[in-house]
Amino acid sequence: MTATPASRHRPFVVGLTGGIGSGKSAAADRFAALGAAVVDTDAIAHALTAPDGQAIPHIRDAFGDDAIAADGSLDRAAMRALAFAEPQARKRLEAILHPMIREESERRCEAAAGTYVILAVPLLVESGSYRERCDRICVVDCPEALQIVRVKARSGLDDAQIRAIMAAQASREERRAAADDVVDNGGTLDELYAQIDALHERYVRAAALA
Ligand SMILES: CC(C)(COP(=O)(O)OP(=O)(O)OC[C@H]1O[C@@H](n2cnc3c(N)ncnc32)[C@H](O)[C@@H]1O)[C@@H](O)C(=O)NCCC(=O)NCCS
Ligand SMILES: Nc1ncnc2c1ncn2[C@@H]1O[C@H](COP(=O)(O)OP(=O)(O)OP(=O)(O)O)[C@@H](O)[C@H]1O
Repeated sequence: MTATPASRHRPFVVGLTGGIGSGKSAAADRFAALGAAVVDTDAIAHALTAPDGQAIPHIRDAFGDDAIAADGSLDRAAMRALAFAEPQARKRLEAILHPMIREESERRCEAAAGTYVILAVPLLVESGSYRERCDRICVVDCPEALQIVRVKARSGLDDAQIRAIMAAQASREERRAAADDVVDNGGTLDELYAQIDALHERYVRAAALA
């Protein structure tokens, strides 16, 4: 019998989180290569703020034309500087984006094919509504000094900018306390992948039993 939307079994959802530069995307890419469906809230946030993105008119209303780049997308560098210097501005931006991100991520999780879903959310531990949706929480963890080195190498942001972003996120201890599974990404990518491969086997088994 073909499953109808009403009878469709709710997917097994693994929430994947970690601080900036901890290695969430590297971990998510590995889970995807192994066959997991990945729903990435950073990617959804980027789509919402692309030219003609659903959030753009609301951001223009709240922050003015200076927040919008010439191509009609969110001016990410300008908004990064504002949002991580002024908590009130970040709250205003989040008030626009987070309900849209939550709705779209829920839709994508429900529609996902695959044995289980990896729901990658940088602010998962900070947000009760994501935690409620997850059957397990997987935290990618590495020393803060390594987060800074990796983000610098990737983006060219300086120490102060990276620390300002980290200050807006849960601490390493808070994240680890919320975790069912902790991935140690203090080593090489191969060491990361070996841990993801082992977790994938466990998640496939857990999803089959759910
Ligand atoms: C401020 C913005 C424009 C900066 O853009 P930028 O291209 O530099 O970053 P990007 O979106 O790729 O995010 C990179 C990382 O920054 C961190 N980060 C992003 N938003 C937030 C936030 N609101 N609070 C804390 N950390 C954040 C996360 O670790 C994320 O993985 C952007 O991060 C944004 O729109 N943030 C608000 C939306 C949001 O909260 N996204 C998180 C997904 S739920
Ligand atoms: N074990 C590792 N060894 C070396 N480089 C790594 C390792 N893990 C991740 N990286 C690199 O560090 C950078 C940050 O990793 P990644 O983008 O996966 O982190 P993230 O948690 O998704 O970051 P953000 O929160 O900014 O989205 C990337 O350039 C990635 O290729």
